[in-house]
Amino acid sequence: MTLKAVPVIDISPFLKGTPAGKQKVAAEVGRACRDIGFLVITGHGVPEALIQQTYDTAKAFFDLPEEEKMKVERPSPDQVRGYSPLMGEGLAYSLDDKTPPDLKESFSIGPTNVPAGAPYYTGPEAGPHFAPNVWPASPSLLKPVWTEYFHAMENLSAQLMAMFAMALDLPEDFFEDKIDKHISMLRALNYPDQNTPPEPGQMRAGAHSDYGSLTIVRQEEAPGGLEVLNDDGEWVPAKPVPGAFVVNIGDLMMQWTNDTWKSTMHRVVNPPRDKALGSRRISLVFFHQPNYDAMVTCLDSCHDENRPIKYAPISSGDHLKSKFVKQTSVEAA
Ligand SMILES: O=C(O)CCC(=O)C(=O)O
Ligand SMILES: [Fe+2]
Repeated sequence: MTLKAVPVIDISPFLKGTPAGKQKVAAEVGRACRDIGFLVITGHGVPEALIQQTYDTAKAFFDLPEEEKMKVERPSPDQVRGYSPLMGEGLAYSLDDKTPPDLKESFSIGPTNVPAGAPYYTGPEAGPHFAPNVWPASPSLLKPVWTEYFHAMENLSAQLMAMFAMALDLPEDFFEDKIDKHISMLRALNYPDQNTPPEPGQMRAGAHSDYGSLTIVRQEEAPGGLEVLNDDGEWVPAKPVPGAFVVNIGDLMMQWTNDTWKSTMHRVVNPPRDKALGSRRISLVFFHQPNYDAMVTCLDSCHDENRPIKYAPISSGDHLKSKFVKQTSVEAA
């Protein structure tokens, strides 16, 4: 089915935990994952005050002078922590599409309560996945607020993964041991006003799919927003719904389900020129990524003689590393 809009789903019956409520929500979520790979969730239980504070601290950080922000610059291409300046990356590069770099800057954190000295987290196998966070001195509230928001997103992701499991006729806890040491990332994106027209082919964020299991986005209403590619090759706007989150499937969920579910292409378009001033937009994006050693292998229910397995098994960590290095290859553009 070709959708013209992203479905809105109230997930509160799932969170309340009655068997009928859970089944109903899981079925709706499963349909959205199959049909378009995107959904908007309401009734998610994350306090609005926490969302607002996370937004406010991100905005205060982006409003600092550039030299202040550069004090917490991303340490290396594969270590996604701290600040990436305007035009520091291009999401389309993850698909080897050479367009000019994205018109956005970002600030990112990874897991916050990493056990000290445990080899799983600090040994060579861990690579950059549990690298320490890089916190700015100002705004001082950013660290405690972002730490709390990261945990809220971690819990919501675990609930969504339980919905996914039910929707795929798996035991509800199927993904639990694959995400209990997850390597997710929380990232604020600042898309500034566009004082000068973008270059040909340049966007706020070039067309891409996300890399992990799922992504949870808190959007802001502004000209020049998120668009999603449907089955007919049309770009459908994913309009912000107040108080709601946009959730989308990432590449690993698509590989787990052998393309039964879609890791849908999306992009963030430029504002029209007559609305380019005053079009600033900040998104809060949580990229949920399973444990680095979780193997993503086609689920039994997703292949048979008519549906051969399309993807070789890959670990979550290896898949992520290959994408990050590409997305920062700006000089190659
Ligand atoms: O800003 C948004 O709405 C989405 C950004 C996005 O798709 C991404 O960073 O992967
Ligand atoms: Fe994305």
